[in-house]
Amino acid sequence: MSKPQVVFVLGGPGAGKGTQCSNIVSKFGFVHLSAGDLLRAERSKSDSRYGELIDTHIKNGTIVPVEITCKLIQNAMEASAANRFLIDGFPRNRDNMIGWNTTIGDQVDLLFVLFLDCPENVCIERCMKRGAAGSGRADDNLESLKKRIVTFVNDSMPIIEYFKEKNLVKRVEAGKNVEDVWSDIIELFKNI
Ligand SMILES: Nc1ncnc2c1ncn2[C@@H]1O[C@H](COP(=O)(O)OP(=O)(O)OP(=O)(O)O)[C@@H](O)[C@H]1O
Ligand SMILES: Nc1ccn([C@@H]2O[C@H](COP(=O)(O)O)[C@@H](O)[C@H]2O)c(=O)n1
Repeated sequence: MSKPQVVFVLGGPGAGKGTQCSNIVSKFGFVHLSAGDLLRAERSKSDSRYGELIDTHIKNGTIVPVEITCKLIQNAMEASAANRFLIDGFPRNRDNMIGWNTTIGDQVDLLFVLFLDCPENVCIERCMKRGAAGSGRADDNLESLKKRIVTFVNDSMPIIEYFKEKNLVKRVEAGKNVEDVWSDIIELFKNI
């Protein structure tokens, strides 16, 4: 049996990762695993050992230790019968990258990294709008967003640069409207 295929989906907060992953799932039959969603679900479990730790990281826009996040991703992959995964919001920093490489990295085929490149002001505007519309997310507020942007620039961009050097990054201009971003993404997925 061939190795599961993986596309990492990266970009700033509100860049449109979740929105476009839904489109990719519908048209190209990948399974979408959002690291943020998996962490939020773990935080909500009454018996989770990590609830408080995850909550603090999410509010501060900092990154949860990889042992937790990687295990959640691995469990979700094993629970799925699928062979193609979009892993959204991971790897987010060096710790995520090392944890992935030393656990499941060798067991999958990384196809490429989809980078949704979105201006900071647009990211903030979208998340604030999402919060005002009732997202219920503890981090859709200006204070958390400023911290999330700092984490993205300082910790996540170096990971994108690392993949760029390996020629694995497919960049999409994500500040455009949903339909135009989607048209660009179709071009990247249609031949795989
Ligand atoms: N191209 C776009 N133009 C305008 N609004 C968008 C666009 N893409 C997504 N949105 C909206 O912006 C908000 C953030 O989108 P989404 O949740 O897909 O981003 P994300 O990158 O997954 O965010 P996060 O990292 O915070 O989870 C949502 O309310 C979504 O409807
Ligand atoms: N690899 C990751 C991904 C996310 N987090 C934490 O979750 C927050 C929300 O993530 P979204 O992708 O849904 O925006 C993020 O700010 C982190 O606190 C993480 O720790 N590790």
